[in-house]
Amino acid sequence: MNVREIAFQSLLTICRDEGYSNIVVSKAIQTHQFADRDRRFYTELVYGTLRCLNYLDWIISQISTRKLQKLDPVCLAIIRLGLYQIFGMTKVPKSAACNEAVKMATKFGNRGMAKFVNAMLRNSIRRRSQFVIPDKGENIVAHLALTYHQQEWLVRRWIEAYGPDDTERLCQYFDTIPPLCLRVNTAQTSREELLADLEKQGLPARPAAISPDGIYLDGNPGIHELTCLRDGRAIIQDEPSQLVAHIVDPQPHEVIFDVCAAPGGKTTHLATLGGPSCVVYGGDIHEHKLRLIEYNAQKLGLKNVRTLLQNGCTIGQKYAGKADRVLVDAPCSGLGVLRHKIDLRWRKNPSDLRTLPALQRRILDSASQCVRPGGILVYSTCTMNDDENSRIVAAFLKNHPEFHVENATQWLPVPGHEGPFIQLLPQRDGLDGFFIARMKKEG
Ligand SMILES: C[S@@+](CC[C@H](N)C(=O)[O-])C[C@H]1O[C@@H](n2cnc3c(N)ncnc32)[C@H](O)[C@@H]1O
Repeated sequence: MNVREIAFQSLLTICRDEGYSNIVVSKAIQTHQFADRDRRFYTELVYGTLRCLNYLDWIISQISTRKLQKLDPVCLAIIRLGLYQIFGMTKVPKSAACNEAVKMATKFGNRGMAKFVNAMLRNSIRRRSQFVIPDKGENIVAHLALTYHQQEWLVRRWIEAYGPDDTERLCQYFDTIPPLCLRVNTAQTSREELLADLEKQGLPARPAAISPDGIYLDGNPGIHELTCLRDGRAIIQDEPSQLVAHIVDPQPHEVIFDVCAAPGGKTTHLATLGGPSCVVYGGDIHEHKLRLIEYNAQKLGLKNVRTLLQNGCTIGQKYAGKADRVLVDAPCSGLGVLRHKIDLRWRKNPSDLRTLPALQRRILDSASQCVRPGGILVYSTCTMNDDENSRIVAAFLKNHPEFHVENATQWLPVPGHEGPFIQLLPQRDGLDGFFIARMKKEG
């Protein structure tokens, strides 16, 4: 199979079979052992097409007499991939994009499909001047959604919350490719040493501004080439996620519960910061995900991580008062991290936002029972949705006068934030949307 065909197969798996893009892409890269140039072309084809999906579908809706939902998923994936090369990439000749798409339709579909794909793509090139996105005055929601590739219901929500200008900044942020961020495994090396090593390898890198353990790698290096990930000197973790363990602030000899822990990004960070005498229990409701926590702990050489198959909604009954510190990194709408996992942005729907707060409240309530008197409870999410953040904490505090809020920024200063909560907003802070609250139980 050539690179385009592999990209097509990946898109089909993601769009038709609901595969996770990061897993599908990573598997394909490992299986096919691409040369550097091919790897870049492959990832650009898959991620680029996924990122622009609504714009590509909007073009399809203008030139096709058939409804998008009625198109064969194979045919749809080939057309989307072809359109992305025509409208989203400057270096691919349009004729090559059409010819290769037609070949794929013949190979993976049939002659009728090949004829349809050919007509669609050549039509799109001929009629390209007609594809004019509505301007802001005409329809700001459609304008922002099509320009920056977001679902309209989300754009509408953001306009209500932040106004049109901040919404445009937010959409712009989510439409950029995130730089790769590493967390240094400080049990094995220091940030300075790792930066020097990366420089020696000719990989441009810079320290993160807020996280003391973060390193940004510019220039999109292949993660399979990074020796520091293979030998456990670092792990991939975005900067806002790295702030959480510092705010939990685990200490030697303590018992820490991380209630919603998989795949263990924060569990392993807590175990590193607490040192070998501190024990961190990483709990999750899904057994298969516990293996990911174990894998990451082993990769980083951590011997103080234990896993716990446990529903966070009932954990308090079993482990009341057992932990010095408890982290609830709750399942959330993930609206703050839409720049990553681009496929997820098309899968979000308003009902997620309605059902999640009840679950978050139940988990926080039960997990809080695990905190010993005088212990610490930290609640975090990767969203900017107040219903999942400050309102959850406010409701919790109302029902639990034995807890009071502490100013999270005392444990890690975040420029422009006075606390007590940390609420990162992409349009203001230039980082993914994230929420962290720290609370203390009466002694
Ligand atoms: C935001 S993710 C956690 C990310 C993790 N803390 C990290 O840093 O790698 C939320 C996790 O909560 C788990 N989860 C969902 N519902 C749960 C429940 N009722 N009890 C425990 N874990 C749950 C999910 O399986 C998922 O792994």
